[in-house]
Amino acid sequence: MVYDLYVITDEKIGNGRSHTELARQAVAGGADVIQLRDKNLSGRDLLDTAVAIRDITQDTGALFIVNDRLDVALAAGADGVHLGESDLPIRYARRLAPPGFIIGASVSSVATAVRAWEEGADYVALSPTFATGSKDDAGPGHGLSTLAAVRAAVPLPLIAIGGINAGNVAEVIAAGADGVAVISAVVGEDDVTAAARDLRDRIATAKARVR
Ligand SMILES: Cc1ncc(COP(=O)(O)OP(=O)(O)O)c(N)n1
Ligand SMILES: Cc1ncsc1CCOP(=O)(O)O
Ligand SMILES: [Mg+2]
Repeated sequence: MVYDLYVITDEKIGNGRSHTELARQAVAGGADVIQLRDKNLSGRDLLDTAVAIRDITQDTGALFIVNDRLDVALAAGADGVHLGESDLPIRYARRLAPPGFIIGASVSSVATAVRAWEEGADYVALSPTFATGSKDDAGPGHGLSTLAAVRAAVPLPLIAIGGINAGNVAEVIAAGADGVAVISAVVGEDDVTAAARDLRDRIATAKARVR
């Protein structure tokens, strides 16, 4: 699986654009993964939106992940679900998920990353890597030293999330991230497609330099 550029849709940050418009524009710019994240939609509206995004990503080969809701992810035929440390535990989600279904986990330390790996996560996301204004309860950033320590401890794909943008993405890749997940650096930009393309190019350049 390729997780280089992982874009999270957010209608509060998306300047009036819908989840589906944001997903379509991000995929056009080369996003490898789209995550639908919405804390306000009803289950039914979240499902309708998820089905629409699944259709967009299916056409392009991008992965589609639903935040928080394993039931919605399964019902929509998404590729996976993202679960945080207060969400459904990974080991329980794994029991309900079909073979090949992706379960991503937020982690905050080496210890929580190792636990997520042992419980069956497919990727871990250091959350937040830097401070962010896009998630109210995110807390302070764990920084590049924790990112590098998680890299050394866990053999899963490692995503950095929180405060990542064109100016710092290269150092995040150099510290050991396999990919970056972003909201504002893509979804908050006037031209979502161009912002995604620019970040993806920077990730590719940074990877060529460090690997
Ligand atoms: C890729 C990715 N990483 C981390 C998160 C945060 O998940 P969580 O801690 O459960 O917080 P919420 O996003 O649910 O508010 C994420 N969504 N995606
Ligand atoms: C959903 C989430 N989880 C941890 S940080 C974050 C928000 C990331 O947004 P941004 O890329 O704008 O900092
Ligand atoms: Mg969550």
